[in-house]
Amino acid sequence: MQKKKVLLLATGGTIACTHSQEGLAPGLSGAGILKLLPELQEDFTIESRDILNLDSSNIQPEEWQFMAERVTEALPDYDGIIITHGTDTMAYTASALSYMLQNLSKPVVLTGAQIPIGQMFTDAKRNLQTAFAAVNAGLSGVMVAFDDKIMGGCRAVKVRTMGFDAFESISAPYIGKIYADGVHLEHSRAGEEAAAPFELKNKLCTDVFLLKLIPGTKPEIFDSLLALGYRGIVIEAFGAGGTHFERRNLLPKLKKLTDHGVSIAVCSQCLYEKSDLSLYEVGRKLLDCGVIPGRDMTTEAIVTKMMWALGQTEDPAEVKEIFARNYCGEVS
Ligand SMILES: NC(=O)C[C@H](N)C(=O)O
Repeated sequence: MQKKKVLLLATGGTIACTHSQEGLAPGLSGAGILKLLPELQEDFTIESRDILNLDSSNIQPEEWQFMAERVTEALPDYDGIIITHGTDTMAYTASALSYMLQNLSKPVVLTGAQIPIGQMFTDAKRNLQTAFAAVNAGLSGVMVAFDDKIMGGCRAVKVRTMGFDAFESISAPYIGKIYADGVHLEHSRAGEEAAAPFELKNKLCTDVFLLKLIPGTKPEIFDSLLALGYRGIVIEAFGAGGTHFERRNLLPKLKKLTDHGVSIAVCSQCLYEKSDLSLYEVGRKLLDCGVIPGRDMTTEAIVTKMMWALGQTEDPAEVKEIFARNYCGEVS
């Protein structure tokens, strides 16, 4: 069988880190990473490109757009693309790419490491092998490969700062897992044809704010957000999706913002399971203010969907329609 042709796009992160006087900083190129894993060359034809060299804390929407363009350029020439990336914001990048790369029929797999690839206890090699296994399995779409697991890009969340099982697939099964006898596909779209031709849609609006409610959040914060020109706000509300309206009533401010055309989406502070704004009075009153229910989307998926939706349209009604649609498994 012909070897699959894979492009590794290196963007930095711990996987590529070496010691510098300022602490760990990305130093290795894609070729340098691949040199430490020579056995991959037996099964794949691999090329690499160094497109960024950043700790992922410095990866922002402009870098997502840049990555989406580099992926789009390369797609016709490769069977799959692997992006090495820092873990800290990988879930945001994976979600953003999931919306920007519409109707992917090839795998785009993000991976990284908790320990640099050159160090003794590194998890980088295993994670890279998992990413290559995802390509080999004939999967398609944006995915995160980490700690022997393959997850949907818009479902992965970083849940640990030090553990090797740093990512979880939230409210969605793993796409696959690595066992001693190979990849077990648990919930895959392997072999499925994309519904429409591939399209790069990488326009984003960065005027999006994320607010995590605390008991006692002041209503006036929303005046400031309006004055600052935010067009989209994501609120991490309590439990199934509630906010306070006694003593410090947030509701009139929220209504004022939606009346001004600001799109507000509400998800839960709980990591697992869905929010349902229709369940409690404290949620229904939010719906009455015209907010968009975030259902079971992760914070990363909802923030990036807001940026992406506002990049596609200026009409808040159309933003609502975009949120009602499931593009890449981000919402059930
Ligand atoms: N493990 C890592 O990759 C963390 C690193 N600070 C990054 O996100 O770039």
